[in-house]
Amino acid sequence: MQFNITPAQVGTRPPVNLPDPRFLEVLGEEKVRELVSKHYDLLRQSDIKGLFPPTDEGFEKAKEHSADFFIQICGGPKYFNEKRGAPMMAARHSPFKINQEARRIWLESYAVVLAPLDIEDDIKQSFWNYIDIFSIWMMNSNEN
Ligand code: HEM
Repeated sequence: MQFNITPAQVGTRPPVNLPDPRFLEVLGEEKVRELVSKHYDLLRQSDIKGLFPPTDEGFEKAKEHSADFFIQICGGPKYFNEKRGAPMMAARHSPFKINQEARRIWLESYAVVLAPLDIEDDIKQSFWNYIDIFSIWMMNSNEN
């Protein structure tokens, strides 16, 4: 299992492969929500905590929306579209300054929560590959 971070320039949008739908099938929605929750809890303690909602209530909503998205993208119910509309992920991230460092912290926090998951490596790898590449789309700043 390789949690490699693909080097990339800000402003590029390499083609993305969606995660293997078995990611959701084997974990189930609740485990995906737990995973996202743990990821956000790490972000909240990280050097990019300032990007995320400061209140507990806002933070819980952020977890919910993010999990809705990942469940949907893995072939589950369209929770995100129903509650938030079309994903337009890069546009939704544009109000936040996301540089190379922010991407690295965001991904490394995912590596921490994915590592102990007891699922087949190729399924886990497909999820990682998806966030590794799609996170490039969210970068929007060359400033430090
Ligand atoms: C490159 C590193 C990334 C950073 C620093 C980042 C940061 C953020 C921030 C600050 C927000 C707004 C607060 C919140 O709702 O949590 C957000 C929202 C969100 N992000 Fe990211 N993000 C990154 C990558 C990604 C990726 C790769 C995905 C999807 C694969 C993603 C999915 C989402 C979703 C679904 C939302 C909620 C949007 C909404 O409900 O309007 N993010 N992200």
